[in-house]
Amino acid sequence: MQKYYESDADPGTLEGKTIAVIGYGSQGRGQALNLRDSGCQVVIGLRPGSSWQRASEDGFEVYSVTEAVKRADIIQILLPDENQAGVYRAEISPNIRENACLMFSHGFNIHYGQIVPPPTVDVVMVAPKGPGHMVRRTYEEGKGVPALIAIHQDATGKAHAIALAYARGIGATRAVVLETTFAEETETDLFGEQAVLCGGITSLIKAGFETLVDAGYAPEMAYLEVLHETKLIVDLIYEGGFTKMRDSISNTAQYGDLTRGPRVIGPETYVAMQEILEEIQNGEFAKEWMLENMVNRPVFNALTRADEEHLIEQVGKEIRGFMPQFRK
Ligand SMILES: NC(=O)c1ccc[n+]([C@@H]2O[C@H](COP(=O)([O-])OP(=O)(O)OC[C@H]3O[C@@H](n4cnc5c(N)ncnc54)[C@H](O)[C@@H]3O)[C@@H](O)[C@H]2O)c1
Ligand SMILES: CC(C)(O)[C@@H](O)C(=O)O
Ligand SMILES: [Mg+2]
Ligand SMILES: [Mg+2]
Repeated sequence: MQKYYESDADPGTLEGKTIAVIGYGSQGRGQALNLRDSGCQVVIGLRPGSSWQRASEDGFEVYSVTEAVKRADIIQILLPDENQAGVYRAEISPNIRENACLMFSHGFNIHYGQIVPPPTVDVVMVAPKGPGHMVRRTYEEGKGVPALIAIHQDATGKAHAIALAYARGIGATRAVVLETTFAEETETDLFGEQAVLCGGITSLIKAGFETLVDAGYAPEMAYLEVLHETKLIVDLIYEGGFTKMRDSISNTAQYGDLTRGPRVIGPETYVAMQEILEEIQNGEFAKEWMLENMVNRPVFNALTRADEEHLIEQVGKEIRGFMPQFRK
C-alpha cells in the first residue's frame, strides 16, 4: 500500500489558492483551524445558524455556500453526508470554477452516485481516520491523525499533489497518509463504524451492562466495569496492540479474555458482519439512509432517544460528575 509522510507533500502546491471549507462541524472546524495554522488561506461556507457564529468567533471569513464556492480554488465539502447532494445541486455546482478541486472527507456521495461532478474539475478525497475534534487536538499537540487520500477525477493533472498538500495542511502527514480509492474508503469506513467502532462497541457495552444489572449488581459497578474501563483497556491496545494490553492485565484476565471472548463474538457475529458488509457493498444501506432522511428520520430519532434515556447514560453522567478529569 502506498504511504506518504511529511517530506512527500509540497505545501507550495496550496500557495495562492483559496480553500473553501463548506460546513463547520466536527471535521469542518478541525480541518479549517489546522489549515489556517499551517499557513493556508481558508474561507468558510455555511447557511445561517450556530456554526456561522462559531466560525466567525474563530476569526474566519464566513460566506453563504454560493459565495464561498465562487471564491475558491479548493472546495472541501464537510456537510453531513445526507445533505451534501442537495447543497451541491443548489449552491456548489452552479458556482464552481473550471479547474477547481472538489474535495471530500468521505466517499459516500461520489461512490453511491448522489453527486456527479463535471469532468472539468478535480475530485479528490482527504479523509482523516478519526473524529474531527481529535484532528484538531492532535495537531495542537504537534502530532497528526492519519488520513486516506483518493483521486476520483484528475482534470488538471495536479489532483494528487493538491490532496497530499491538503493532508499536510491538516497535520495528517505527521502521522501517515495512505492512498486508497473512493470505493475502498466508503465501504471500509461504513463497515468500521457500524460493526466495530460505534455500533459494535456500544452494543457490546450495553449488553455487558444490562447483563450485570439484570443479575442484581449495582448500576454504578456495572458502569465502571464495562464502560469506564473500556477506554483504559482500548488505550493499551491502541498503543501496542493486543500484546501490550495483555502484558498489562493479570494472567487471570488474559485466560478469561482468550477463552471467553470468542464465545461472546462467535460465529453468529461473523455472519452478521458479513451481512452488514454486503448491505454496504450492494448499496442497500446507502438507499435505506437516504430514504430515512426523506421521511424525517423516524428510526434514527427513536433509537437515539431510547439510548439517551438508557440507565447507563444516567449513571454515567452522575459518576463522571464526581471525577475531576471530566470537569471542564
Ligand atoms: N465526524 C467525523 O469525525 C468525521 C470523520 C471522518 C469523515 N467525516 C465526514 O466529514 C463530513 C462532515 O461530517 P461532520 O460529522 O463533520 O458533520 P457535522 O454534522 O459535524 O457538521 C456539518 C456542518 O454542516 C453545516 N450544514 C448542515 N447542513 C447545511 C446546509 N444545508 N448548508 C450549509 N451548511 C450546512 C452544519 O451547520 C455544520 O456546520 C461527512 O462527509 C463525514 O462522513 C466525518
Ligand atoms: C469518526 C468516524 C466514525 O470514523 C467517521 O467515519 C464518521 O463517520 O464520523
Ligand atoms: Mg464515517
Ligand atoms: Mg471513519
